[in-house]
Amino acid sequence: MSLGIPEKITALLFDLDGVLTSTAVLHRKAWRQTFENMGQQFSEQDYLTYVDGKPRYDGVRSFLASRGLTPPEPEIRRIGDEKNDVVNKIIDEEGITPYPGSVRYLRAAREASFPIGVVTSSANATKVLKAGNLTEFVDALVDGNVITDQHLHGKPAPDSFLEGARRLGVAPEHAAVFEDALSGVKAGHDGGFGHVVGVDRGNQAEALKTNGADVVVNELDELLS
Ligand SMILES: O=P(O)(O)OC[C@H]1O[C@@H](O)[C@H](O)[C@@H](O)[C@@H]1O
Repeated sequence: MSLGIPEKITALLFDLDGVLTSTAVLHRKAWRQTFENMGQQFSEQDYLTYVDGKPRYDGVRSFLASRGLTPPEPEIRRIGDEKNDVVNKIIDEEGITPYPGSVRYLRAAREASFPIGVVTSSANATKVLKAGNLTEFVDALVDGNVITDQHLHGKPAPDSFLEGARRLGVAPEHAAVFEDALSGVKAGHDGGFGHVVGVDRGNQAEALKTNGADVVVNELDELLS
């Protein structure tokens, strides 16, 4: 079976929330609840533009800055931590649903012996992968905890994907990045990755391309043939 990627690609790096699992929607809900508690309107577009794909506190900073607000660091952290409690509650209530097309793609990648990395800004990745029964597919994980511990710059900086490629022992030009966030495709593009697949879960195919996606799909298994 063909994975629908260029021949030079020998390893795959997947974002988690919104690419493998439908958790981007849960994050968006939790962010909205948290910001609305502060009296700030928070639209789907706000999520996609300011928060999606970025590490937790970067998301808080970026959205509030868009409203002309620059609270001190402890307040940024308090807001981010409040949102983390909310998203964990939502995850526990609603459960984790992997996208069937993504599971099909991961199985095909496994059968074709491609090393697989998951590169996510979320510090909740281990829990989400486990609840989604996806742990068996992951050879290397770079998550929000690794980003913090190693002082990496979060997406849109390419650092977390570069660390994923390093952990799989592959040069970026031989790795493909799969991303649903604008910050994520930009990271893949700016990191010099060999192929960047944008996954459009909403209505942002054009924006994914402008920010660095080489191709855009709605479901990963569209690439299989
Ligand atoms: O707060 P967490 O779980 O560490 O996640 C940080 C970010 O992780 C990203 O994967 C999500 O796209 C964002 O919505 C989320 O805010």
